[in-house]
Order: sequence, then structure tokens, then C-alpha cells
Amino acid sequence: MTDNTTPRYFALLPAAGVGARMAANGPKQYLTVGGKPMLRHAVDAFRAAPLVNHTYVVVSPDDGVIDAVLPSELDGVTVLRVGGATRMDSVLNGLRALAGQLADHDHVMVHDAARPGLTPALIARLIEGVGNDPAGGLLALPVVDTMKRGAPGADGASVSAATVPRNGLWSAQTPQMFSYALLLRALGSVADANAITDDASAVEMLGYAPRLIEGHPRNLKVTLPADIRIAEMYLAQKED
Ligand SMILES: Nc1ccn([C@@H]2O[C@H](COP(=O)(O)OP(=O)(O)OP(=O)(O)O)[C@@H](O)[C@H]2O)c(=O)n1
Ligand SMILES: C[C@](O)(CO)[C@H](O)COP(=O)(O)O
Repeated sequence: MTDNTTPRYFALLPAAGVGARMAANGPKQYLTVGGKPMLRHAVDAFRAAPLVNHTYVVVSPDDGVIDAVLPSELDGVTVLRVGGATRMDSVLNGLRALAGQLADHDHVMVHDAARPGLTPALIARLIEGVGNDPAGGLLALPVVDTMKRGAPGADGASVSAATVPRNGLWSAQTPQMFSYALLLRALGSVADANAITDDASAVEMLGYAPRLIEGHPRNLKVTLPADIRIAEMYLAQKED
């Protein structure tokens, strides 16, 4: 018998960015790293994760590459051509496109297409770590470096104005997992889409405190050209 109250797990991958900081010839999610497009690594991690029901990928309406990267016959994946001007818009448009297909209590894991090092083990760690916490949670790494607050110096170069205590600081990764209803409400309440850079920020603004689950350096976001080599190094390694 189907239990309608049992939450299911879905993945939603925003993949509608242009990769300005990567300055490549096209969007960075389609760059080949470790033998396949970056986006495909991320999608395959969710396809291999036993608890994940289905994966949705949000691309720009005029994307001309996605059909080659994710052929329509690929099991467990649906492409939504509803990408927006910001990451937040892309996620929110994707959630809205799924109205009626997801239940309020279903779990949605939002994951950057530009994080190819995700593994099924990390997905399982997030799901187990968050459990049924109504505030949801995210993969993140405790900050290990000494943190400096930069300021413009007399000659225009950056100077260190202060040392910021690293105690309690975490560096946010994805996936970030919340119930469908909470995430929809949180992102729908944000007045300025440019003011937030991750999903957890919107949930925090509603007064929730999402759980921080320790991720892994291999799950880095490929942002700058130098990140490609680091991502490839991790992709060549056995997963731990
Ligand atoms: N309008 C946007 C902007 C970003 N993203 C996605 O959000 C993720 C993380 O964003 P980021 O690293 O900032 O990617 P880009 O926006 O592509 O890069 P940049 O900021 O350098 O332009 C990526 O998977 C990217 O495709 C998106 O779906 N829609
Ligand atoms: C969501 C994110 O990957 C968490 O680290 C990140 O915030 C994406 O955007 P950014 O502008 O590159 O920080």
C-alpha cells in the first residue's frame, strides 16, 4: 500500500548560468572534466543514489546543448527549460514548474550543476544528517584558514583591516535540502534575488536554522579556470 505521508527525495539542479567567471567559450556546466560534461557528473551522482526518486535540471529556455548532454531516454531525469536571470530565479522557476507533482513534505535537494565531485555517499550523508528536521540542511565545510577582512589601502591595493574569528564559520556547499513547501515559501519571499547566493539563506530569513552537515573538499564548485584541474584530480580519485 502507498503511504502518502512518506516524504520522497528529489534533486533540482540549476544549470542556467553563463559561467562569467570561468570565461570559457560557453556555459561552464558543459565543459568536459574527467571525461564528461560537468553537469553529467552531478546528474549521474543523483541517478546512482538509491533514495533519490527523480532529478530535475533547470536550463535556459534557449539552451542548445542540453539534449546532447542529457538525452531524453535517460532514466530518472527531466529537463525544465525555465532558467532565470539569477541562480535563485532558476531554482524558484523550477520549483514552480513542479507544482502538483511534488507534495509539500517531499524533500528537494538543490545542487549546483558546477559541482561535479558530488557522490552518492555524500548525498546519503546529507539525507541521514538532516533526517526529519523541518529546517532542512546543507553540506558545508568548517573554515580552516585564518580569515581576513579586506579593505582598500592608501594606494588602492587591498589590505587586511581585521582578522575575523573563524570559530563557527562554515563554507556552504550543495546539495541543500528542504521540504518542497518550505523552499518554495522561502525563495518566494526574497525581495532581491541578487541579495542571496544560496537556498539556505532564504530559509534562514524565515527564522529557520538549517543543519550543517560536513561535506567534502571534492565537492568544490568549479568557478574559476584553475578549479578545473582540482576537480579533475578529485574525479580521478577513488571516492571515500
Ligand atoms: N541565472 C542562473 C545563474 C546560475 N545558475 C546555476 O547556479 C549554479 C551556481 O552558480 P555559479 O557558480 O555562480 O554559476 P554561473 O552563474 O554560471 O557563474 P558566474 O557567476 O561566474 O557567471 C550553476 O550550476 C549555474 O549554472 C542558474 O541556474 N541560473
Ligand atoms: C550555492 C553555492 O554554491 C553555495 O556555495 C554558492 O553560493 C553559489 O554561488 P556563488 O555566487 O558562486 O557563491
